Amino acid sequence: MVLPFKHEPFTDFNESANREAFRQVLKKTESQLGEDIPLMINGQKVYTEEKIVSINPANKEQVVGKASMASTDHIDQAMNAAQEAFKEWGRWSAEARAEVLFRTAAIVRRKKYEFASILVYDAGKPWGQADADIAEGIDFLEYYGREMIKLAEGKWVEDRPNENNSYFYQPLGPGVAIPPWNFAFAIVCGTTVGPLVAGNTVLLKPSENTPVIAYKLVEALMEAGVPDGAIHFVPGDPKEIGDYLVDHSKTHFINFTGSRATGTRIIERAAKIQEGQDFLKRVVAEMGGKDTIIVDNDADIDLAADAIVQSAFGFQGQKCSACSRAIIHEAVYDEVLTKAIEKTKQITIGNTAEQDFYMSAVINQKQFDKIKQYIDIGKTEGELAYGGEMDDSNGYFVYPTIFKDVDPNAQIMQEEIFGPIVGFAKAKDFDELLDIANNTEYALTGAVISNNRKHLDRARYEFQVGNLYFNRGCTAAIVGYQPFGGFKMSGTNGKAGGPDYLPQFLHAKTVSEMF
Ligand SMILES: NC(=O)c1ccc[n+]([C@@H]2O[C@H](COP(=O)([O-])OP(=O)(O)OC[C@H]3O[C@@H](n4cnc5c(N)ncnc54)[C@H](O)[C@@H]3O)[C@@H](O)[C@H]2O)c1
Ligand SMILES: N[C@@H](CCC=O)C(=O)O
Repeated sequence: MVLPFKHEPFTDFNESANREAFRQVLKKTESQLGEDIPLMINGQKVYTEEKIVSINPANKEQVVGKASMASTDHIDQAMNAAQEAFKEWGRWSAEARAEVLFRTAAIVRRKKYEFASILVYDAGKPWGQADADIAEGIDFLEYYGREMIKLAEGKWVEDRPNENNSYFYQPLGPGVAIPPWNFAFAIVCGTTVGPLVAGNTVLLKPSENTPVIAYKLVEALMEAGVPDGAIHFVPGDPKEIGDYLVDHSKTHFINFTGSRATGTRIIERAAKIQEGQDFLKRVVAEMGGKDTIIVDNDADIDLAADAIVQSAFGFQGQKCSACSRAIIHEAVYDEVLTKAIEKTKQITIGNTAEQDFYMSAVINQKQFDKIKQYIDIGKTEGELAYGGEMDDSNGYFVYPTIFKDVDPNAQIMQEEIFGPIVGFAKAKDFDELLDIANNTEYALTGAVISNNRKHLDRARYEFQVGNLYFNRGCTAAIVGYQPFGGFKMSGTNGKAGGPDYLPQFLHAKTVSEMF
């Protein structure tokens, strides 16, 4: 019997026993760094000459792993095998496929610290964030397994005398999962196992920043019983194989999460029918955010400051959900800003492989340079209220940074920075708070800190975001509780971890039989 879904608990690192245990695992992982990661094509490990070298962003000298790089020939081999394997995997019962996911969840759960420790090295995650990332991956496995079992029953349609009607779902075919690096386990897992449990076969192309942990997922899936041809692992240079994967005439779906620039490119390319293609490609594209917390005049000031600081600086602000705009009622603006600066001063920053700092480094040199440019721009668009320091001598460290009195239309208030920077702006009343919150091209997450029921009710409908939170921060959605995904330029509203996710990778079919 399948028990009801329950979200995977987080580890409490305030407990000294947990801290000590994790420290030991970090040491063990360190002694194993530098591993050669193969491609996985039709159950075969393939090692190539060309490698992606993954480093610890908090210690540039430390090589975490070397991943073989797939060529377009490898993609063809994987795609052919995926098409062949689809004939069988697509006919497995939903229960049998779900079982494989539940077994994978059990394997990952047993190795939770090991997997989380890889995220500390591979992605520069602080301990709690690494643990939550693995927990979310486990949640996707458990949740999508259960959702597929429910969907396999089909949906109720009416019969008439002498006519029996049924409505049910069938998988699409082989397709591609293209996740980002920032939830290097959770989103890799969700974008892969959603379509997989629906009966599709999947080529997983992980981010070039974090291939090591993605390979661990593939190993766990195969150990749990995913057949050889149903899952393929094809890391590589996106400039070389990205378009090729998307354009491929056998690619039935592209399950993408990442930046707006890449997502819109994929949507455009996938619309073109290739020679030999007799179907339309499905694209799920979850993209960036410019997420706002608004604070009302009657708000709990401490709660507001906490929500802003945690949402802006957790995992170095490298979440699509991160708060990068704090729009505050003028009556409480100075108080909220002062409290937020006080709280930011408490933030610790350093290499989380050494100890559990609140923040570590940002992912790479390119991102470090981009954030630097935005800090320079911010200095011309507002007043630097706190932070602004950066140091890339050993790792890519950007200190938490607050700009105040910024025009809501300024560049740093409109463009996704993806780093630990938040801009504060003032509004005269709730109408203006909402207007400013909605004045970006994105619509991903947002939060309202208010004790005014009428204002909360207005925001429920008028604040244009896919994930809206009241009296808390705007990050940390939980699978099954807060289905995640936005609209406008934030994406196709795929709602990961929710009941509408799996049907995006299924055809709905009606069969009508006369007696
Ligand atoms: N909405 C969400 O649920 C969500 C969640 C996490 C991250 N994000 C967004 O992701 C972005 C950060 O991630 P990133 O830097 O990895 O994004 P990115 O767009 O640079 O890369 C995402 C993935 O696309 C691949 N890619 C790059 N070019 C490609 C091409 N031409 N064809 C096919 N694939 C290609 C990359 O290799 C990577 O695997 C941010 O914008 C963030 O907001 C969104
Ligand atoms: N689902 C995550 C964000 C994923 C994007 O980076 C959250 O809710 O914070």
